[in-house]
Amino acid sequence: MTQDMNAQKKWMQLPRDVVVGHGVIDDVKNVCADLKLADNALIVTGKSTRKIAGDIVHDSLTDSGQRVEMIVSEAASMKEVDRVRKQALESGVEYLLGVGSGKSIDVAKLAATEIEVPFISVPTAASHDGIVSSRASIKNGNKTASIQANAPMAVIADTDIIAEAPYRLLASGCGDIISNCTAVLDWQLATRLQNVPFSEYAAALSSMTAQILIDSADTIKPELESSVRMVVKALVSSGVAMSIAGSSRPASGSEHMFSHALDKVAPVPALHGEQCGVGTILMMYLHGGDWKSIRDALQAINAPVTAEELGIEDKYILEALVLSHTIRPERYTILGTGLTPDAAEIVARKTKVIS
Ligand SMILES: NC(=O)C1=CN([C@@H]2O[C@H](COP(=O)(O)OP(=O)(O)OC[C@H]3O[C@@H](n4cnc5c(N)ncnc54)[C@H](O)[C@@H]3O)[C@@H](O)[C@H]2O)C=CC1
Ligand SMILES: O=C(CO)COP(=O)(O)O
Ligand SMILES: [Zn+2]
Repeated sequence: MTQDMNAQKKWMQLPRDVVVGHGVIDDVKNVCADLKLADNALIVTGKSTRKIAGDIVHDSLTDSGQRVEMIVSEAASMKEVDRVRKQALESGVEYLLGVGSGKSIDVAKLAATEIEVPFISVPTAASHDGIVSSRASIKNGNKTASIQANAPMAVIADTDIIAEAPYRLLASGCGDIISNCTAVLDWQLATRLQNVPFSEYAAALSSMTAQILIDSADTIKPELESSVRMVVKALVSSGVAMSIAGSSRPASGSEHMFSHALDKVAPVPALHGEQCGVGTILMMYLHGGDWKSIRDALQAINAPVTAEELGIEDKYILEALVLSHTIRPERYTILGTGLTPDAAEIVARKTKVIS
């Protein structure tokens, strides 16, 4: 094989079963049967999501004759991944399920990858695109890393359960999808300036997904399963774009760096997708793009567009803006070598994020 042929090699991991719809949580045993996962499951869930879905999955698999353990995990940290991995190894677990929000799913996904067992994603909220991606965002000390992981073998998204979740979580998922707009612009910029690997297919899928959601923003409403279905499908597309790219580049750029910076500096950060949505307004302004249409779409969805709506004081927004470029220095974005404090204040005021 020539060196050139090796350079062309690409290994994309995508889920095999994606089941979306009303009451599909009851299909968990059918999905396991389809994947030949017959016994020894470990469910990773959260404190409140255990009652919402963890117990249902547990009982359903137990009724079908499987041995099932459950572990409650709230933080997406390396310590939690190690704890889950230890329990899984001690119990000879054959597969893991992440049942809950983003943090439970990421912890289960990475632990399953490390011990080389299959993983099933059962989101209880459509709050982020990690429900399907081959990445895990995990905190290690003071740093959050986006780590390559195995894609879920299956995703089971029950629109009934997700529609009952607080609307804020769905609006947050919309922010995570809309953020693809600036993520792709950053990726294109980095490709032009630094020749970073670029995938036309991943970028096109990611941008199109965000645009469809922006065009349908006024149809996203609370407690509507049709809204949930639309957002879940968009999250799946966005996750697939990351899998095609083999990195989070199509769905994470400068706006995500701003969100990660806010997680560091804000005493009480907002939700991931909410922060990414506001970050998209700011970064679109820096790109010289149509930041007002991003703001309009987020407002139509009733997602936060200001510091006040995020529940974060102006000074932390400015601090995060100045810090953003240091979050992932290897990922070139519109932030370049960083904003000066006065430039940060200008962008935040002009976009009405602070007043
Ligand atoms: N792996 C990846 O590719 C990606 C990972 N992420 C990561 O995901 C995390 C963000 O996930 P989120 O879900 O936004 O936040 P989260 O995991 O902090 O959950 C937010 C809250 O939602 C609650 N919740 C979930 N479902 C509920 C329901 N049905 N009813 C009532 N409450 C419910 C949880 O109990 C929790 O308190 C971050 O750590 C982020 O970095 C985000 C995007 C992509
Ligand atoms: O949040 C993500 C995509 O929406 C994943 O991105 P990160 O690479 O920033 O963790
Ligand atoms: Zn995200």
